[in-house]
Amino acid sequence: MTIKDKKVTALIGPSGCGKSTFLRTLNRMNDLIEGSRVSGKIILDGRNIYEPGVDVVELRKKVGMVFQKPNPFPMSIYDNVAYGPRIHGIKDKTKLDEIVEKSLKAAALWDEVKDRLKSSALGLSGGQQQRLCIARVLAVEPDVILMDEPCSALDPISTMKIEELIIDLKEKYTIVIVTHNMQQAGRVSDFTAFFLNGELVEYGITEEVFYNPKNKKTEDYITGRFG
Ligand SMILES: Nc1ncnc2c1ncn2[C@@H]1O[C@H](COP(=O)(O)OP(=O)(O)OP(=O)(O)O)[C@@H](O)[C@H]1O
Repeated sequence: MTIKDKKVTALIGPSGCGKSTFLRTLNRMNDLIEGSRVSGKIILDGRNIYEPGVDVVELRKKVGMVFQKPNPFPMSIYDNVAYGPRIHGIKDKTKLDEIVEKSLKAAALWDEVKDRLKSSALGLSGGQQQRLCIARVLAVEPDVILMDEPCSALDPISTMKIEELIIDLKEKYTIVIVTHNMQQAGRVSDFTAFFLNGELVEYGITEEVFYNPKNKKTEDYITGRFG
């Protein structure tokens, strides 16, 4: 499967089919699970990310991740966004201010928080927290953003804001999103991959997978016969 640069790819399929597991292979998050085993290759910028000698911290900087439940750190809004750049060695206050502002703007959150950057991130609404988590990923300048059901804990208005944000972000970033919501996959993605029982069944342009699926199992899932 070739994940296209600066496009949104949606991973769909019934519960337990392996969407999240597949997503987590893309930045080696499964390495953190004891006893996990990976075969095959994931090629990013011409190099297999599972090759010996790959710096996993650098890889995860390049391939950022946003989780199902917003998980801001228990610190200020500013410090949440500055966290990654600081870890990567940026100490200059002016530079950090710039990164924080730029990332919050890109995550469509700046106007809502610019007057309370020193307040705790935990005081934000769920939708704002999720956009903060996106800003935190953007602050380390990734190439790829992985999103694991980023809207499943959010209300419809916050969901709409995140979807608009995803569409804006694909100008600069390659996005892979796991979603349970077929309408969401239809609205935000350019490409869709359908998984079933741990296998990739079909992958293609979203409209084709939705309206003209090649595989009978995809058709059955899309038309609601199971899942
Ligand atoms: N290729 C695979 N090889 C071995 N185990 C797998 C594979 N894919 C998934 N699994 C296992 O199947 C279970 C469900 O996988 P996963 O959570 O990725 O599914 P999901 O499609 O994201 O489900 P949900 O939509 O409910 O979040 C996990 O325990 C995972 O370890």
